[in-house]
Amino acid sequence: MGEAETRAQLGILGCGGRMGRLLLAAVLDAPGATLAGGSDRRGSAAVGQDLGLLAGHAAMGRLVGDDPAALFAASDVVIDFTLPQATAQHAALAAQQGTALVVGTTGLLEEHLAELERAAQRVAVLRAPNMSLGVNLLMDLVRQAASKLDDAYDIEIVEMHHRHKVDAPSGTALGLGEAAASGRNVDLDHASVRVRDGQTGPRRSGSIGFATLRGGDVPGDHTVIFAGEGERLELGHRASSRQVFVQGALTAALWLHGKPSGLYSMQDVLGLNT
Ligand SMILES: NC(=O)C1=CN([C@@H]2O[C@H](COP(=O)(O)OP(=O)(O)OC[C@H]3O[C@@H](n4cnc5c(N)ncnc54)[C@H](OP(=O)(O)O)[C@@H]3O)[C@@H](O)[C@H]2O)C=CC1
Ligand SMILES: O=C(O)C1=N[C@H](C(=O)O)C[C@H](O)C1
Repeated sequence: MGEAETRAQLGILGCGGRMGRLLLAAVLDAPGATLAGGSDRRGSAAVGQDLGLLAGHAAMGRLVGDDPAALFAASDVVIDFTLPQATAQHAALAAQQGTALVVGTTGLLEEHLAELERAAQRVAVLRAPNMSLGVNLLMDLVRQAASKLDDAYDIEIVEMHHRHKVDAPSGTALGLGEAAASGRNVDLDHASVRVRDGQTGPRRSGSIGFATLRGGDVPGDHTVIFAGEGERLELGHRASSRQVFVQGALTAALWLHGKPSGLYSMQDVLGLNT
């Protein structure tokens, strides 16, 4: 088999977005991958633009499309950083076309997650609210700390992101909450306190609190605080560049190429699943 045949054909959905543009550039630079194409929302300003120029490269003479089905047909793996409703539709297309799917989109509700699970019965699907090595390692550390520190240590999760972010708490914060809840052997849906305002009363013992900050150009900061009497343990991660997410997504897509159907996570890619 020639080199061109072994390189994964990668497609980018939401290729006009913050993550999408960086992913186009990363795929164009990746030795193991070929850019199958890029697609965005019908009516988006990105549609019809040159893919190379959008990536900050030389013009390629290939344009951003608005037909996700055609992108799935042309790709081995499609990478999706869009919006929850779009991601759910893309998952159905992945299953129809037999194309693997990497999902970075956050803010997914039960109905969207169910669509990903349905698709994963037919094709390989990887979903990760955060593609960076550091955050995925942090999830393990949080699970471990939560399993050792009982309810005498109150768990609070603080996140800060750029002013353009549209979902809260971040997918990563919720993932860290899941890790803490699993370490404590409790259900996050019951333990979590996502908003505090007014006469809240004292803190409910055993709860896991979330606080959301938005502003400026922050790519993503997360801190998990274990606050006890007389001491506080803080485990955190700060992304200083989106490249950690981009390179993680590219690694995930190359890893997923040729995998059997199923729902995978970044923990699988990084070998952190113990
Ligand atoms: N897992 C991870 O590591 C990371 C996850 N994220 C998540 O990725 C998502 C995207 O983030 P970001 O790139 O900053 O957001 P942007 O808003 O910059 O990009 C989203 C892109 O998706 C496009 N889009 C919207 N609807 C559709 C649709 N129906 N079909 C195709 N494309 C569509 C948008 O087009 P238009 O603007 O024209 O509407 C835009 O180009 C968010 O959920 C974010 O939380 C972000 C970084 C890292
Ligand atoms: O919207 C973003 O930018 C990010 N979103 C992800 C999340 O919601 O956790 C990951 C990262 O922190 C950047």
